[in-house]
Amino acid sequence: MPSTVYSFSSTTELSGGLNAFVEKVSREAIADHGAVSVAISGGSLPKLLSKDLVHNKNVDFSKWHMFWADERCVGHDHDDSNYKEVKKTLLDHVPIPTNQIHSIHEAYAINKQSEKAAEEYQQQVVSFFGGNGSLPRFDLILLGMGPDGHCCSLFPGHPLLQEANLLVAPINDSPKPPPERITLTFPVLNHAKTVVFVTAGEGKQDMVQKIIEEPQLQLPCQRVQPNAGHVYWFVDDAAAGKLKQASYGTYKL
Ligand SMILES: O=C(O)[C@H](O)[C@@H](O)[C@H](O)[C@H](O)COP(=O)(O)O
Repeated sequence: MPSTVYSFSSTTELSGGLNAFVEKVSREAIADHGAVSVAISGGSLPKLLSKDLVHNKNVDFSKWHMFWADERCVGHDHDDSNYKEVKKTLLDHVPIPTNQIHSIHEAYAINKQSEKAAEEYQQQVVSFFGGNGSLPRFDLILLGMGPDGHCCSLFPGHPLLQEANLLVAPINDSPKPPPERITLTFPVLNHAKTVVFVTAGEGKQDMVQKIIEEPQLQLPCQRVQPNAGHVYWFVDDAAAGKLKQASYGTYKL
């Protein structure tokens, strides 16, 4: 199924639309199974997500379980840490219980033991979703898009694109620094209920056009095709600048 693209006149509008969308996903998940599992990436996404979400009193954050779609192998207070960015923008402002915040094992991360960190993080995912052999099904995975079409820490041409067994994989040669990271893999991304890409700015418009209109390129973002879920793109008009009008719509509540 093709993804749904929503474009907004500014990043302020984008944050507003994303806030309304996340509120809806959260409400539906809580009504369905009493909790919301969310995985989030780094980059510009946490700030765009949190701008309005931190003020949204209709979201029951006590039911949120927060995971990271990818993480860099650095300490929690390092400026490269995706945990730090999400903490600063979101977690410090909303009441998600600390035992529902599933961050990378800090000692492994500091020591750049990406294999151990990935293994331990996979264990955290399995303990939450249940280890009965079925794939975890996140209610919501929020991702950014790199200028080369990468998402999470899954980069074009990298062998990790073929990973079929691990749920969480280590990477030690990320072309985007820092090189040591852990990342959710495609089997997990493609088992999610809802995946939302969030990207903004003119610098992203060539890649957004390729990803939405040239699916044959098989770039990492294009390989996110949940088998029983849906992909949404939340972009600003600058990032959507090269898309054909027919490729996108406007989000309405
Ligand atoms: O930790 C990371 O580096 C990321 O999770 C990565 O996948 C990021 O989301 C994209 O590179 C987009 O980043 P920007 O939104 O900053 O361009």
